Amino acid sequence: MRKIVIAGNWKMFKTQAESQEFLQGFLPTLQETPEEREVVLCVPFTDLSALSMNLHGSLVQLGAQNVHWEESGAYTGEISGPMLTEIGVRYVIVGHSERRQYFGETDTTVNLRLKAAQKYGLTPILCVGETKQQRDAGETELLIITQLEKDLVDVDQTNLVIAYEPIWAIGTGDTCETKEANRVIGLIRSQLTNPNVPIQYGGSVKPNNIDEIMAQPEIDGVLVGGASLEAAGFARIVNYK
Ligand SMILES: O=C(CO)COP(=O)(O)O
Repeated sequence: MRKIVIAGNWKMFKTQAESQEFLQGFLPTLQETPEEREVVLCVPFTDLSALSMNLHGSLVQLGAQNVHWEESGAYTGEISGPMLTEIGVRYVIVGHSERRQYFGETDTTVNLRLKAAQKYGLTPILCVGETKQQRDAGETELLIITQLEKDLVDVDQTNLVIAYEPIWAIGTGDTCETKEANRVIGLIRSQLTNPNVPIQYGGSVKPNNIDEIMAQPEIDGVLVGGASLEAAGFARIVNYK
């Protein structure tokens, strides 16, 4: 049985005070949530500690948005696996397209970060996906197969989540057609040695399209940006029908 993982990616949003306010609205809505759904909040580093204390005992797991491959060292601006696990972080997003696009993340560094996350006891959420230009040129399949091939070298597929995030669907309101997302996720699964890796869809997931997305047989969850910032909206997503 594949696990369902519903994750919010807050990106660079919410101060600590704002994150507490979110929790007050969000946590009570989880009473009806089926226990087998894993709910994860991937938040800015400054929100992690306080959220960790407040999430204790709830169904929600804590996630970070980056991890370095070394245990410690002279890497200004980076964060290590032990620093995250010590405060109760369980998941970490690796290889998000915004990191690849704006911060020079490559398949080589993505691979290093994935292995380090696992080494220090975190479950990485690996993001893959094509640009609009690549899709229009018919390169989607090749791009995704290549990303997986490079990113997953020596990565343990028993402790991994993958998110298919077509870049053109991120923050645009332009959701990938659900059948097409299902098809690409099936392709991703066909490249894995472990067929039970949960594979999420990400890109303009909203309360009004979540039911249709989760009805697709290959899709095991979602990675939600903008719509995870608002408690009632994210609650509707987590409690999809
Ligand atoms: O990048 C995303 C999640 O990682 C998706 O963002 P949006 O849900 O805002 O499109």
